[in-house]
Amino acid sequence: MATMRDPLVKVDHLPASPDLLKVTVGRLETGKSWVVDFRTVPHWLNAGATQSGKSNLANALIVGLAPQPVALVGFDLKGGVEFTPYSPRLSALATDRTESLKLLDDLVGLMIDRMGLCRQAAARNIWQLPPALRPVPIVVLVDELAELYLMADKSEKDEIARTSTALLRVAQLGRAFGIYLFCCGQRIGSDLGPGVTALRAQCSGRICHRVNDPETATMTLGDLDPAALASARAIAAETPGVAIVASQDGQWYRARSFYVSEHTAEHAAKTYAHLALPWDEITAHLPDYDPSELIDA
Ligand SMILES: Nc1ncnc2c1ncn2[C@@H]1O[C@H](COP(=O)(O)OP(=O)(O)OP(=O)(O)O)[C@@H](O)[C@H]1O
Repeated sequence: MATMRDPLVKVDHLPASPDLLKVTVGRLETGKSWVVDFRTVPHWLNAGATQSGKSNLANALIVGLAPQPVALVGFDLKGGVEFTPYSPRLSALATDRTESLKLLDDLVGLMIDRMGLCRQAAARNIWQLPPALRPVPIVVLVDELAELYLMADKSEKDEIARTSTALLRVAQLGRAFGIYLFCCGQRIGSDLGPGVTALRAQCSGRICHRVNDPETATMTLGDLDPAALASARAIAAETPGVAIVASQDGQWYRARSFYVSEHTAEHAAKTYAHLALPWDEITAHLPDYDPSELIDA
């Protein structure tokens, strides 16, 4: 084992900080920390009934990620009421379907661009690129996932199909190219369409707070250990923030998030507003493209 710095090891190939994209959001029942680590588990589903603690967890992530050199973007189709207070630290926020589609097209465009960058540098992912070339990691927070899939009338059918395809594409390729999803929702049922089921398959991080409908618990945890499902359904209404957490190690845990108020998250968003890269800057070098070509690619 080398004990001295090898002069041939270039400093600009050193790995990123081991704490990058990691947030301790609470405590597991075992007493250990509950850590959301996007570099290990890139995409997450965070399900729960109203008042179960979903937003509190999103607040904890905002507070943990705000000081880090990462871009945060939000999808909040409930008119932006949840995420607008955090907009000082967000690089982009979509609050309606048209904005969502535009933002998703940009994310797919960035991914294709990063793919080309990695190919040229013979790197398998952005973490193998020299830091000077490495694009900023992007964490995508989705507030109410169902809103992206719900159709008010038939005229929205095409838009929803494009949204669903683009989101799935980001989930399929995002890990390698530094784009990570954290999708919250009250209802994550198959009634929302096959796009949701396919997205679920890409999200190895699962968090199930108290839920009202058994199907959401089944969608969130059901392809894991059935005992996890039973445990999720036993979560009491008096303990918001309690959740069943599962990730790729195949284990599941009962956990509780730390209480993080909206005020605290808003304060963090303002304090670290200077770290919010403008979206125009992140996407400035993207060529004009037809997003549907990228999505079908
Ligand atoms: N870990 C926690 N410890 C203590 N209180 C918590 C915790 N998580 C959430 N709460 C409290 O429980 C209530 C509901 O939490 P939260 O707003 O996060 O739920 P939600 O699932 O996002 O609800 P909605 O879908 O209605 O927005 C809030 O008053 C919140 O402060």
